[in-house]
Amino acid sequence: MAAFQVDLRGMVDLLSRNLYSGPRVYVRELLQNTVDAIAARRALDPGCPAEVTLTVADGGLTCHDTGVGLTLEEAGELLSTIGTSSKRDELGLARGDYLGQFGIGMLSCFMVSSEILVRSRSARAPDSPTVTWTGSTDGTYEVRALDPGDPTSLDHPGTSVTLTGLPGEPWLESATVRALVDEFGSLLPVEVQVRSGGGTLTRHARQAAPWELTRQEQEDWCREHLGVDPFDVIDLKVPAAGLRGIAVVVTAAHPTAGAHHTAYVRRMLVSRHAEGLAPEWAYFVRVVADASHLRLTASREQLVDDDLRCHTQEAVGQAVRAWLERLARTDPGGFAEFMAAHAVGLRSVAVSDGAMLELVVSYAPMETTLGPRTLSQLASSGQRVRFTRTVDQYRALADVAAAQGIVLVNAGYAYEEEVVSAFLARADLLGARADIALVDPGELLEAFTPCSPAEEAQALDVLVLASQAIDPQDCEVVMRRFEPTSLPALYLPDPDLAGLVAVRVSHPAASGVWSQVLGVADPLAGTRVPRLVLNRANPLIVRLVTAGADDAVVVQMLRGLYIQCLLQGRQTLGPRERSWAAETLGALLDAALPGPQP
Ligand SMILES: Nc1ncnc2c1ncn2[C@@H]1O[C@H](COP(=O)(O)OP(=O)(O)OP(=O)(O)O)[C@@H](O)[C@H]1O
Repeated sequence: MAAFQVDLRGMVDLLSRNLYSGPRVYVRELLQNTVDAIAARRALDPGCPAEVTLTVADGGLTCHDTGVGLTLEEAGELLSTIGTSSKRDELGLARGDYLGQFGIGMLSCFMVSSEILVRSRSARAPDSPTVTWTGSTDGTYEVRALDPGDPTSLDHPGTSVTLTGLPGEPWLESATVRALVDEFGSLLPVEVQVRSGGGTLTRHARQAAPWELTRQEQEDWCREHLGVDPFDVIDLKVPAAGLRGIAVVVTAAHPTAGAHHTAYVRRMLVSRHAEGLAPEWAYFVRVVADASHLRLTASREQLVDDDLRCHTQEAVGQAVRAWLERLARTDPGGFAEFMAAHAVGLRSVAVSDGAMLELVVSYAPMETTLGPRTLSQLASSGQRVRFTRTVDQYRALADVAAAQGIVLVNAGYAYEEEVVSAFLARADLLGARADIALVDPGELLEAFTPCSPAEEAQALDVLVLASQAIDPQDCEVVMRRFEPTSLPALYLPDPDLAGLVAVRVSHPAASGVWSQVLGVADPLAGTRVPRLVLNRANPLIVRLVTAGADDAVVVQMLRGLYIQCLLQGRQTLGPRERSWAAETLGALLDAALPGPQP
């Protein structure tokens, strides 16, 4: 039977273009093999040296470790066979104490070097000679044992991997190598040195992880490494995933910004853009954690999306949720500050995420006529609660609704109406006492005190004139008594304020078009006519109905009140309303000027 042939050049291209994010990962793969080799040697000899030295010289790089080393047979088998790893158990499963598992990592070195030279001496067989393995991108390799007296033999167990860079290969320059060692290996538990020309030696790794620092140090770490000023830092522990870490709460974050979690596995950096470590709703935290039991994809740059990762995500979500609840309970000022930064984002998530909805309705206050209140508070109060769809509608109705004993809620800001609707759909959160609905002008009108028959009779002429002054199809003028008495008139549009703007501006043009042309019902037909409610308890209206003014003055005044109400409610004025506005202003100015008209 014939065996597969592997085109190594093609494999390397595949790795560099499709698997790894770039050639830089070769340093991670080298470091990872050194750490694994030292771990394997420690199992034999717990007191063995744990040192890694990277030497940059003559355009190349040698990475030496004091790890377990390789025998001639092992070098032949493990280095020459793509996909073979010493780090899997008899069943072929990844062993928990090693970083590697796929048997392809070494190939990444071919992204920066046309040749890899490995010199190794095994700690398992101390008397065995140094072996060399040379592999080339043309797919050839050579393994041999050095003579005992060979000057390039290693004196002690360990492995040296030498990469010969092409002239000017930037990935093998000393500054780059140092930066990459810091990037991937700063937390590694072994001594890592980088030497370069002129004898410069720098020490790397063995840094304390952010979760091992004091709170003040953590904040400094976040500024230096994440470039953020943390709002708070949450400690994370998920034993099942072997996870230790922190969730950094940031104020400048957006739900759609994507994951910015930093993941380490066995203290080696996996990714600064790891996905799935926190639930989507917790978009305002950046997790920085080491999770030794989480599985990595072959690129070792992402976490495998398995049950353990899901469990980890849930546990992180619980920790963030507990933090948010604690903040709301124990630090109202801090919570208000957090909400000010994230109100829109949290609401946008709450619309489709039940867990976030619970938090938002329990802790995020809305603007109401009672002052800031959460939806949960409003629902459990048993009071009559009505919400508006726009800020303008809230402003127009707030005083009047409050005076009638109705709690008005402003749901006019981004995602507020959607959150209220989602809340109303959750019977479990709502409770039995809740009386929350969209504000209904008809209901408000019913709450007003009707005028006495005598007052009705007195106002009859004015109301008849009103139906001539303002087209009853656009607005019906009625009279009631209501608080506050300082308000002469109130415009009560359909709850869908925007819909009514469309009606008034476009109704003449649109009338009948839908049914005639499209054969469908007029979508505007179902909208209720808005009402202008004159307040009989207001002194100006009392004068209007009792003073017996000229019809022209009454018409002018009614149109003036109508325009004023429309403007207060930020309604768009149609051409007719605009000309009334100009007439009213002109009449006022005219009346104010002394002397007869020319
Ligand atoms: N520095 C080293 N010391 C000892 N053995 C090594 C060293 N580097 C590589 N090896 C051996 O070569 C094998 C292949 O290494 P390679 O980096 O290609 O894959 P891996 O580390 O096993 O898995 P992965 O692809 O997940 O990194 C390793 O399993 C190990 O047995």
